Amino acid sequence: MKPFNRIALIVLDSVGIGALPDAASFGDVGVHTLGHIAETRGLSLPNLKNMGLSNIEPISGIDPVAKPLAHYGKMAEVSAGKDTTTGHWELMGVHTSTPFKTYPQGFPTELIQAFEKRIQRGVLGNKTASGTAIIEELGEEHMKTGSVIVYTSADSVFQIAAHEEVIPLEELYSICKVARELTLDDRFAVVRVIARPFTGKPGQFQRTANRRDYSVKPPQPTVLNRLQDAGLDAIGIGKISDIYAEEGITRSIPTTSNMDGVDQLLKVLNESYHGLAFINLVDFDSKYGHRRDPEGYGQALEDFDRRLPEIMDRIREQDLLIITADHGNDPTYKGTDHTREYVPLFVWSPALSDQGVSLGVRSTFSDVGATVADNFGLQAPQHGTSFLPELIQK
Ligand SMILES: O=P(O)(O)O[C@H]1O[C@H](CO)[C@@H](O)[C@H]1O
Ligand SMILES: [Mn+2]
Ligand SMILES: [Mn+2]
Repeated sequence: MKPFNRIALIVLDSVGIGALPDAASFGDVGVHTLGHIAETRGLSLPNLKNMGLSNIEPISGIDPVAKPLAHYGKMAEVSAGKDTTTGHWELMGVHTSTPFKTYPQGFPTELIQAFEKRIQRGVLGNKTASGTAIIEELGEEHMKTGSVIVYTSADSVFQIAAHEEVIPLEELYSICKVARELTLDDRFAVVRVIARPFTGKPGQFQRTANRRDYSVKPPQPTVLNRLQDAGLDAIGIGKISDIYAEEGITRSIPTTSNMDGVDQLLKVLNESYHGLAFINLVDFDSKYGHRRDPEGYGQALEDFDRRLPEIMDRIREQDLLIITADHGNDPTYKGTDHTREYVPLFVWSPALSDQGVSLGVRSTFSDVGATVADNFGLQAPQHGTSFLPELIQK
């Protein structure tokens, strides 16, 4: 098969497709992000349906199709985690075998004191919380005192929330860099520091799109580094660049929402790049999954589905489109955290047969990275099997 010139890789953040065999050890029993949203409020996804959504796995109210447009399957995560970083790194060939450090009881006093001293402000919170709930709880006190709100979750994250009119964005980002520096220390080893700015009045606080993530670097080179080293494009759209700590990213385009993300992707597809355009659509996860809002999640899925024909229109004969996810976040499940799930896999190109075939159950997300490497003739990542040979051409 002739290599594709361009690959567009879309990660629908948290759009899982059913519990992995080891889900119970993550506290997740019977989880199914797509399936449970469909059962709760119905899902109208005509374009994903035609790609073969229910051919992967029957989703309530969506029929399997006789001739799926895409090659389809689902992928298991082998890494010891269900967070965004772990999922994305695995997609690009790096497995995380030791779970990242988490802080269910809050961060050690020693760390918080060192942080307060450096930023010359106090800390409120320092506990596990949902981001929207903690600004409701502590936002007013933050506005009065100027202390920052620090919180964490089931993930290895040090999140810092501040009102944009109390702490200007640039100062918040500097504060995050201090936290980043302090938590690189092996004793604390936090994967991501996240700026969580918000606006509005007490009782009506709103988080803004000025979130910023400061991640540790992947422990080994990913397929993105290989692309960059080979002089190819590795364009990150949305928070992709943050997730890989800029490693291997040749250009980064920020986004403000899922729909803005789609717009940015369309722009990139209109240009002539050679390599990978890699986009993360985070609203599914941050606005609806963690908020346990199946209605909003369902609408966001329908909104994406409606844009799919525009994306497919711009995928040329020499291009390959891959759609997948990074973990689950079943909005009908207890708690507010991610869920350990399979992720769907759709692979489509005008160069491929109109009748997609099953790519089966892939044993690691790294099959995506292996495919990208295979296509561009790059050194294969340590993990993953390219599905290129399984794609049937027209
Ligand atoms: O509740 P919010 O602030 O959205 O936080 C969520 O976002 C974090 C980063 O993706 C996750 O670890 C989860 O805690
Ligand atoms: Mn994610
Ligand atoms: Mn999340």
